[in-house]
Amino acid sequence: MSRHRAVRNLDYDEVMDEFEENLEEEEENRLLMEQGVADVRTALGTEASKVTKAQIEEALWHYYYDVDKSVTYLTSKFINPSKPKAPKPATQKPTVDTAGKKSPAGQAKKSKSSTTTSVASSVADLKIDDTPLPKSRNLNVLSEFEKSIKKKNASFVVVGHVDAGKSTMMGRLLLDLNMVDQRTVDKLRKEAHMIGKPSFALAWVLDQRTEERSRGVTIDIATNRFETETTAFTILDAPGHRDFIPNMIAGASQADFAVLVVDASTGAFESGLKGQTKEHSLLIRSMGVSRVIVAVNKLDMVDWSQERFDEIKDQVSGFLSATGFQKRNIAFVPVSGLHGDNMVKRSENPAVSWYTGPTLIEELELSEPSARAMEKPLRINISEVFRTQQSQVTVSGRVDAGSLQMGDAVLVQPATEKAFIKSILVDDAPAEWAVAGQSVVLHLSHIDPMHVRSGDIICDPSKPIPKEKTFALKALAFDFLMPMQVDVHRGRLHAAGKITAMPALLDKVTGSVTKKNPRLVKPGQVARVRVELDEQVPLEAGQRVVLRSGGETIAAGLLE
Ligand SMILES: Nc1nc2c(ncn2[C@@H]2O[C@H](COP(=O)(O)OP(=O)(O)OP(=O)(O)O)[C@@H](O)[C@H]2O)c(=O)[nH]1
Repeated sequence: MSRHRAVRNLDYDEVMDEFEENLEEEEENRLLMEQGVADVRTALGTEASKVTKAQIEEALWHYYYDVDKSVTYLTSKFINPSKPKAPKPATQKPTVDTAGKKSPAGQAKKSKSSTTTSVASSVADLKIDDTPLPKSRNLNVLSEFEKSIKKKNASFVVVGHVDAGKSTMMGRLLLDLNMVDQRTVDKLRKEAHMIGKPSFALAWVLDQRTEERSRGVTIDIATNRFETETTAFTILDAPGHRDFIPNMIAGASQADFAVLVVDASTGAFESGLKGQTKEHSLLIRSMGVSRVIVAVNKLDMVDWSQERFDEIKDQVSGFLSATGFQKRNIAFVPVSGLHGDNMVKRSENPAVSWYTGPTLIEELELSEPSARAMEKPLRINISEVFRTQQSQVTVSGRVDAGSLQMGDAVLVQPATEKAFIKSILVDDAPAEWAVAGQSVVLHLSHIDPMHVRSGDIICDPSKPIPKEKTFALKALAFDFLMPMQVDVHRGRLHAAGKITAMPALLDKVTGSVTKKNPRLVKPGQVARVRVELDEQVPLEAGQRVVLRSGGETIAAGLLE
């Protein structure tokens, strides 16, 4: 019966529109690919016979149809490969565990908890990759990184209530910093006009780029990049809708700081404060973000009223301080994302003359990135596992701590299986090494795909991350907490468990114990809680974890 109801509730036109849009997009991609293959073949000339159509297509897909990049890649990979002296491949491929014990080929140890990924199941019958490894150059990665830094790198997550204007604001930033060309914007304006939503053109700038990225290499959440003279920024895009809270958590757990967008228009600010403005602020704080820039947006809709700005500033700063943000780490900028006032350029509107502080971009530049944990043991949080031509086990994820280089041996937890890093991509480009803070794609060798799942951790084999069944969390409660069943989320990892004890209520700012063994923790309170999991998962102090129940986020915090 409920199925019938669901069918009746479907908006047929909407479904058909979406279907047709998908078809159009597919057709567009097919044409782009056909044209790309022809262009690459022309550019390669007589050498074109040395690469297959599939190899060209994969390169084009990977480089978003960029012909030059694809040609460079194909040339270096298949036409003129530099031939490093490769170590002799093992005659019989062994799997190696941490203790150095080997098992014969084809008998890789099964991880107990193998709910395998789609990739793993589709390639379960494949042989373990045993192609020889490129010889590691044994680089001093940290000094290579120092040499390579030209600009400060900082990433921020954009949060706020649905429709507060987050995408429009980021589209405006990209446009005013010349990161998108006027032609693209004009095209989007025309399209937006045609469907009667002219105000959405700027938001589409961001969404279009986002789509482009997520189609290629999947990382935790969609990202966009832009640069100023001093800083290379990464925007971690977090949709405002409450269904996307898990994405928001993934974004916040990677961010150096946050931009909180609030809608200043009449009534919108008030409903936003009750909605995601509050939930997002609590979340980013409990995910360890300590600096927040509040963009008070759509002030054009209230005639740039200073009174309205001050009222919002008072309320939001009171609320943010109570959440644990220090006053000196909160900044407010009155802006209009749609019209561009105080975004990159200072507003020339006389109605805004009362504001003389920094523009949004100046505030962004003032933010210092949080220290990268480069000296710590290697930890890479796997977001996706997939198969490419380079490797049957290709993973994407973020380097949370430490550094790595081609040829390194690594350990995958919880399977406790060793693998080797065959090659690395950093921000989509081939690289010899990577460090904490970077998003990477790794081609692994000498490991069976069944041992690698999204949510797993790649770590240093000499300092592996422990596997735990219980942990203590300093948690900020969003709902009532008591001994209860919970879902534990850490990045892409989800595990079932239960709160078994709540030893203390803590002061939100200082962290000191205010009450022992509370029977109930109320929303907004911070408490130490103990959680027992149904299975062992790789966990260690300092990780950011979220507890959910019945599809709702009920608490988030740092592992102790
Ligand atoms: N007047 C005015 N309208 C704005 C401004 N910024 C955004 N808008 C409008 O607000 C609406 C929502 O903007 P979006 O950028 O899609 O909002 P969002 O926060 O990204 O929305 P979600 O991704 O759904 O959470 C659009 O119609 C925008 O044109 C502004 O500064 N002034």
